[in-house]
Amino acid sequence: MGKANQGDLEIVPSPFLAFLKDLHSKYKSLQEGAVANYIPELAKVNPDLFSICIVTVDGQLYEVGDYEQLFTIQSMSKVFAYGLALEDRGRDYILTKVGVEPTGDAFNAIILDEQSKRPHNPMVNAGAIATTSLIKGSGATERLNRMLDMFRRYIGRDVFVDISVFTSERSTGHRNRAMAHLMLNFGTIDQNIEEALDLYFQQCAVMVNCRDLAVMAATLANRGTNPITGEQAVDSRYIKDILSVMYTCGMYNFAGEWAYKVGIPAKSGVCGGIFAVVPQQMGIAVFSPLLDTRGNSVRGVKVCEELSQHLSLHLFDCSNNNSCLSNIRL
Ligand SMILES: NC(=O)CC[C@H](N)C(=O)O
Repeated sequence: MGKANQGDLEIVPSPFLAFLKDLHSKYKSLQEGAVANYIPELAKVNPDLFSICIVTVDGQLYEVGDYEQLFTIQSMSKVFAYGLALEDRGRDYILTKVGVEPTGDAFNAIILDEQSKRPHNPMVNAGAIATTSLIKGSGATERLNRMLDMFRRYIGRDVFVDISVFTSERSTGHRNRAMAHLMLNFGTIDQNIEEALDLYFQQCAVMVNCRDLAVMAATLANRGTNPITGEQAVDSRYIKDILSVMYTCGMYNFAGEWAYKVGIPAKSGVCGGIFAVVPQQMGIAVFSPLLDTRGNSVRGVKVCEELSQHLSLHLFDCSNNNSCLSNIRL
């Protein structure tokens, strides 16, 4: 596929788009949950916003709702920062600093694996702060620019940080600061924790829309190559690492139930976004800011559950010969 912009994406009219529209109107009336308010700026979001987007690895786009509405990426950034840290430092080194075990605890729990002196995984806040501290660059500006360029490759356009969300989180993110101090005490991260925290808060405040998220998910599904621009966003050798931790840890203390019911790697953020990856097939994104008590979008979870059932996406579902493992011939 030649180089293209995201603007070249075309919505494909089809029975599947009609299905997505039905799904959207079915859950539009669901008003359960609450918007995140522990970051003051996030509390200002319109709770009614709702969009669903799907991008296939061959560049088809299906989208409904408020798919161009920008919001901060929040925890979903952790996936992409992990990929950059893996590229910068290599798998073995990263594993000495950040584990790959689910916690079963909230995303902002102040816990470390005391035996190995590492945060449990890169999808919870402690692990993400440690991961971000490992991104290379000769100073804060270069590290931020490398991060923004990485997001550009995944999305296919330049991205920017929402300064009001960034400063709102920097001035109130005392839990995250506490985690950083704990990791400094354990020697997991180096002295410069304020710089690591700033970069973490900045990555969380990168602005995306639902379509961007679906393109990013499709890039992971497409072995790290953006299916629209043809640009490689991340080395394909790290896709299995990224998708493994998404699968086991991406939905925090709901990760087990998600794996059981939906059965594909996914990541959520307190902005109300969820993106999911169907390897070699497509990226899925849902945005709806009303969250459940674990910090996952209520409508987002419901939509993904229905999509998984409708399209038989569960990776281990072999009931209709649709399993991703079905091509193996020995
Ligand atoms: N779950 C999330 O999206 C949390 C991200 C948020 N920036 C935080 O650090 O708390």
